[in-house]
Amino acid sequence: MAKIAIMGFGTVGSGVLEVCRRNAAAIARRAGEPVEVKYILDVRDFSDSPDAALFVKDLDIILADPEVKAVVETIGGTRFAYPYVRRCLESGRSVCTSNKEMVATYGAELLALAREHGAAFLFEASVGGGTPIITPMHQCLAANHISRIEGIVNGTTNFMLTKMKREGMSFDEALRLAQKLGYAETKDPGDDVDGRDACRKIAILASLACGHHVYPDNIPTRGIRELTSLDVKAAESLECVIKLIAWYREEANGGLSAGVEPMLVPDTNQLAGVDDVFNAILVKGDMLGDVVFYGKGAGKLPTASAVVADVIDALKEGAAVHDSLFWQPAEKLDHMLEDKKPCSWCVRVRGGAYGFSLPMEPVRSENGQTVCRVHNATRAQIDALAVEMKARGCELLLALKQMPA
Ligand SMILES: NC(=O)C1=CN([C@@H]2O[C@H](COP(=O)(O)OP(=O)(O)OC[C@H]3O[C@@H](n4cnc5c(N)ncnc54)[C@H](OP(=O)(O)O)[C@@H]3O)[C@@H](O)[C@H]2O)C=CC1
Ligand SMILES: N[C@@H](CC=O)C(=O)O
Repeated sequence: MAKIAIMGFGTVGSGVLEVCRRNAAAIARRAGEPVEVKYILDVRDFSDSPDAALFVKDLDIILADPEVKAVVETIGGTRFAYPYVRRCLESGRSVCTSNKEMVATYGAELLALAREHGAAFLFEASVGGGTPIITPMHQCLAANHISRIEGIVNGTTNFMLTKMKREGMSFDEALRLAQKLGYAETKDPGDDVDGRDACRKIAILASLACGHHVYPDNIPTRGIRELTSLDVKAAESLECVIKLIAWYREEANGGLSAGVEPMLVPDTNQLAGVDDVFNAILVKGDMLGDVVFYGKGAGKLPTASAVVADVIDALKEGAAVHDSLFWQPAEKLDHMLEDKKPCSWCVRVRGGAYGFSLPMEPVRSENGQTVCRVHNATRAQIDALAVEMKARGCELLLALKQMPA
């Protein structure tokens, strides 16, 4: 019998207990022994719970018990999670986490610490929720050089954009529903809507692809807050939908670029049909070509299923999993990973669209604002256009790239 502990008994942590119990037989078969949750650490009061006997308030109780072989971290954030995880790994316990903020910030360090102490540090649920992406990348795609990753990695914003488009829900209504369903970040749903959550996830995938730590602070990030119904309608007229896209690319000169931004996705692009809480991540390997991972990106049981799969791997493989799952520490860059490639854009402007250095084709107007197409321009040219417009009393309010069909 393998005993484990859960730190943080919220949406995902409670899902881990439920998955362990509901699928106990299958988990025991795959782990080679039954897996039992012996302790749950949480700051809240669970004295009325039928599982009250499992709850503890002190990590030392867990660390003092030699029966505990692996610890699940589902507290979130870094303030408590990071020192607790360090202590678990230093004690030789494997850790399985869904906490992308911690992995994106301290991943290289925690991977090295796990190896040093003969433990596993696993984080499948930190990207894609229940959708497998980390394990396929370091195992199934191990023989490939990965030069491009792009997709929808935030369930909350994808759910909100779907509800706003299909059901005409307001931004606030859609966010409230995402929170009620346990999709949104509890500590700060701004992490979802302002793109920080997607930024942490693409930083993790980029680190895995390029082999050294890529910091979220170096990735230009925009969320969905600035979008208006005019943008959505203009996208529709262009046979596109707007999606929050996280992307990473290795350039021809070996440099890296990455970003998180709302983009126009043509209806013919497979990402256009990814709705609700679903995520889809396209990975380009030099041998395989393109492969897409698709599934539920958030929610209690989907996310917990990925955490429990990691628990099984940690119990079976231990530190050996880090023969393929690792990346090197790196210094934070002193500049952002900019996108220098030209592409098509949709810009929303106020006060006129003619006579500027970049030709603009009007698509749709409302309340004195016009959405226009701009062909084949770089981000630097769009930034220069914004300055030029301002100097002439006009305003460039929003610029969205268009993905290829
Ligand atoms: N929800 C989802 O669909 C997904 C979440 N994740 C990630 O998983 C992690 C957990 O998310 P989620 O379950 O939604 O978050 P919750 O807020 O629902 O759960 C966290 C739990 O940890 C408790 N907690 C806070 N501080 C401590 C502490 N110092 N010691 C012990 N317990 C503590 C919280 O109590 P209190 O409420 O009082 O603070 C709460 O009960 C996050 O990193 C999140 O980003 C990843 C994929 C999907
Ligand atoms: N808030 C996140 C939860 C999963 O990572 C999301 O919506 O994707």
